[in-house]
Amino acid sequence: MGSSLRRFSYDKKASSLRGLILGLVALLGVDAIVIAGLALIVPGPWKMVVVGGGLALSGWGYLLLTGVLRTHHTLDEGSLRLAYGRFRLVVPLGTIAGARHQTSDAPGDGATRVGRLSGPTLEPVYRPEDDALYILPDRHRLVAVDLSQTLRCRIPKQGPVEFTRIVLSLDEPESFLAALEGLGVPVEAAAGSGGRRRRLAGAPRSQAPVQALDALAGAPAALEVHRLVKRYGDDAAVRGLSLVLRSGEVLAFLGSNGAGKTTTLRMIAGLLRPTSGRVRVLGRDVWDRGREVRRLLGYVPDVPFLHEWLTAREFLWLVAGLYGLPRTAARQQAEALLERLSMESYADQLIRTFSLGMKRKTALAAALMHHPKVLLLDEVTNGLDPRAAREVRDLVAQLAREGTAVLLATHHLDVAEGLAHRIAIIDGGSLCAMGSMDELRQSGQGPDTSLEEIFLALTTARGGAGTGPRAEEVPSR
Ligand SMILES: Nc1ncnc2c1ncn2[C@@H]1O[C@H](COP(=O)(O)OP(=O)(O)OP(=O)(O)O)[C@@H](O)[C@H]1O
Repeated sequence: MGSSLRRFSYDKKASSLRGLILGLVALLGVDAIVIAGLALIVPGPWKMVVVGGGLALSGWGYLLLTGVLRTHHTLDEGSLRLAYGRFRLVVPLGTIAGARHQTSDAPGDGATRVGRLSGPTLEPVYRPEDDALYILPDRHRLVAVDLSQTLRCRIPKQGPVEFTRIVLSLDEPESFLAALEGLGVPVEAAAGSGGRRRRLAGAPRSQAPVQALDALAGAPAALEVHRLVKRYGDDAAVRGLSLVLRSGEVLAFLGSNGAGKTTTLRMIAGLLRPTSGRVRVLGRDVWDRGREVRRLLGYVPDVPFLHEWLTAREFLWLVAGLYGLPRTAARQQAEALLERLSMESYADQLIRTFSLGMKRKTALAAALMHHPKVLLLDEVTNGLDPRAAREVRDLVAQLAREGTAVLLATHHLDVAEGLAHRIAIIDGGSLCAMGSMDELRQSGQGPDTSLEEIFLALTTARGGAGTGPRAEEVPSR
């Protein structure tokens, strides 16, 4: 067992022991009658076979019954492995959008309400009403795990099922949630708080800062870009660009017009094949495992691609359908985003009547419908009025605090400085600087230098006098 492996159990023997003994007595009683009956009617030499077979059957039944009562789940850096009796399910960590604690099954507890399930279940149960798989040896000490994509498995009685939430009962839900959080999964500690929708809709609207950079040191690498190159004929739009972005980190991506920002973002999003180099999202190669990666990525292009003859609300539903989100969850997320981005007043208007700012907000909402773990934003605040720009900045900061990695291409230096943990400056397709504001200042002209001065010095230097530091001279993580 690796050191990073954590095991979580459900071990409530007291309540199940009675059922176990009663079940065993009933089983043995039926067995005894059947074996005795068969022994009377079968000829002599077969009697031993019948008795032996009957006993073996009893033993098997007993093991089955006790097996059902065993439940243990293990968590490591890559997956959550669920075991409930003979049932097994591996949930890749990358598919977990968030988790929350629930101490009761009282009606009104929203997404994790289990009041209509008739008591503990001896095998996993799928409930279509809330699109959840329940693994409940008990109805207390519950944890709800929200998934960013639909998972499938086969369960006894119900056969193949698809779900986007798993509800577990555990001996120590607190330590399970703490372990998940330690692996970068957003965790909502409050009991019965109604899930992501309420979290998004009711979030504070002040511009709270993102998490400190130091606090992200142990976070998993959400995005790894390695020596990315894009050539068009003899010209290279991107020349060997490498960077790593951690979960919860915001990296501002700056560069002059034509520097290669959009080309880089399109390659990361899997929309443009690189000439060479690799991109990995939460450990998955963008080209080898494109389907999985698309469910983890949200991309807002510089020119939003929208269906002009749909309303904003309809467009969000359409996008949810493309990601295979369950209807109820999709509608809840659409409403939460429409509210969070103050779009309610025009949510039912045709997109073709929208201003550029309204279109950008619609594109952002669409990119967030499937709870991406990595968000690529290309000029997302362009064309937004100050209030809308503030809303978008606050939302990005909130998503980062919840563990989303954000790569933000922008020309707005104030947005970069106010929001990002680190800033990457690209010029002529090459990274010429990357680091926190302090690191960029240290490598440049002094502690009082503005980002604008740093940007102008670096980008001018590449085309002219050559006084700016090269990438390898600038501190980067
Ligand atoms: N399809 C293409 N064919 C040839 N050259 C291209 C193509 N697409 C982009 N380029 C070139 O690649 C370079 C980088 O373009 P890109 O759009 O990535 O820049 P950018 O940094 O996003 O610019 P801006 O800030 O103006 O949006 C530019 O020189 C552009 O002309």
